[in-house]
Amino acid sequence: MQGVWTPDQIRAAERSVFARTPEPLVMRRAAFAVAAHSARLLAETTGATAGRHVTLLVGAGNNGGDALWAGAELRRRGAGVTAVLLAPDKAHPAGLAALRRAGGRVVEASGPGADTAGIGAAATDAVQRADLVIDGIVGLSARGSLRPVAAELVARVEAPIVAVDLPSGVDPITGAVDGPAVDADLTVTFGGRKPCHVLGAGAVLSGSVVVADIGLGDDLPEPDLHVLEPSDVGAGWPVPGASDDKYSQGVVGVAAGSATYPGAAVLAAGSAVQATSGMVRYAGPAADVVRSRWPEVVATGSVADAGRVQSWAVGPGIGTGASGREVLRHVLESGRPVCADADSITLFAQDPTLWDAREPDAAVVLTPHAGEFERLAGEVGPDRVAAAREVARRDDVVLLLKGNTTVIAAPDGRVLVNPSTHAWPATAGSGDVLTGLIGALLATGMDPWLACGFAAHAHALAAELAALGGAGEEAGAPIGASALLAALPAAIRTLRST
Ligand SMILES: NC(=O)C1=CN([C@@H]2O[C@H](COP(=O)(O)OP(=O)(O)OC[C@H]3O[C@@H](n4cnc5c(N)ncnc54)[C@H](OP(=O)(O)O)[C@@H]3O)[C@@H](O)[C@H]2O)[C@@H](O)CC1
Ligand SMILES: [K+]
Repeated sequence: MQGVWTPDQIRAAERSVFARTPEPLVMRRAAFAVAAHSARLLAETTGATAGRHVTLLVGAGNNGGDALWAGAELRRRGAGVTAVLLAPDKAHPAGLAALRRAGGRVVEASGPGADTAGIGAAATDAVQRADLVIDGIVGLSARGSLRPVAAELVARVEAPIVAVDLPSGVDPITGAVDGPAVDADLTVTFGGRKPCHVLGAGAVLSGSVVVADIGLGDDLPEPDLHVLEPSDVGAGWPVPGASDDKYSQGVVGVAAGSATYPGAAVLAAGSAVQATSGMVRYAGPAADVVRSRWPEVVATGSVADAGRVQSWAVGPGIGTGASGREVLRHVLESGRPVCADADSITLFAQDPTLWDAREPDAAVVLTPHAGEFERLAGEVGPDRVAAAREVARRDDVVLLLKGNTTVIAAPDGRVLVNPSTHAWPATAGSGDVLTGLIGALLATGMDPWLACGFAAHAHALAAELAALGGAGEEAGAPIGASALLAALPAAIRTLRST
């Protein structure tokens, strides 16, 4: 599992490091890493570092300082380096001196010959003939999107961009973007990932993220967020052991769908069947359809007749009327862990007294999309982590907030983030598949917070595999939830072999 630290946590760790290591040395470690990764990228894209041209976009603080020191190092490796200063009076003095000593060129963004956008001729030239651009406009102290001159310069870049610490214009804490921002090929960050590398638009605009060690290690506290690695999911995915039988691996009950709309039942039950090797019971008006599609499911007409289960997956397609409410009440009273999705969430929002049916020690997982979240607790807002955390605490639930980045908050404040590099799961019925997956994992006794993380991973990978149609393909085709469902075994296999 990877950690993610807030800017405040990183700054506090840096202060401890400065007590024993001089700040310039720490900065130079950071800059050296930026230079080394830039040189590697230059070699990959142009075949060399020496003789290539690197342009630094340099803002008012230490982020610009890192870029300037990195430029000095790239000069030593034979590259031509030009620094474009966006705030000439505030450019990091020691970094600037180092670049000049190394033979780098320095120009002002709004220098002589400025065009109608306020960009000087030398700055335009430096940006246009660059083989690589290093973004040192702003880092951890960023507020808001790129300012106009920076935005205009960035818009003129055609070369690959290496972002120092984070892509400028992205909010460091939320990853949100409300205007122009750098779209980096590579981000070199220091000490640990920051939220903007895994959340929202920032997760995409960061490109590949590498974490450089600048000696913060022992001074970092518990991470604010966690990201599961595919290997964590693969290693922990429940598979039958030598002494297991169908009951010992957990029985999940699925309460979903209706006679008129049996699709949600088929998808949620099918996903539970494929997630684990235990047993799946279905309870509801779509029993015949489920049975004919998934003969291994033990299907009954109502939750009261379902038999013993170790968890429930409830909600998709049960409706928001009296019968849906009774189904939800019944599974909450069972004292088993419950994954409540779709109509269940609307039911909780309409009638908070449903919470009274819950056994205090049984975990409840809620899996809203933004619209369902709004019914529960108002608009999500730009800080999706804070929003999910608040409701998880308030309602004592594990809250999985769907979206391009899935955020999973536990009642004790732990947060898992599942950044997505593609949007293939955005298809009707996809949520029903996720509900079945989470329910099946809950039945194995897995920690509900982790169960959500595992399910979100397998779900995203299954969608990707289905869309790509096989390993090695690059261009995908749109898929439906049935294709996603069919790709689940391949996704689990892939995760288990990482
Ligand atoms: N701490 C350490 O030891 C280490 C830190 N390191 C490095 O330092 C970086 C943090 O540096 P930092 O704190 O000096 O601020 P930084 O992010 O460069 O911003 C500078 C100024 O920019 C401005 N500004 C704000 N928003 C803006 C926007 N949207 N667009 C344009 N400008 C904007 C705002 O000034 P303003 O113009 O508002 O007065 C702000 O004060 C960190 O990311 C890492 O790279 C590493 O070397 C490792 C050791
Ligand atoms: K930056």
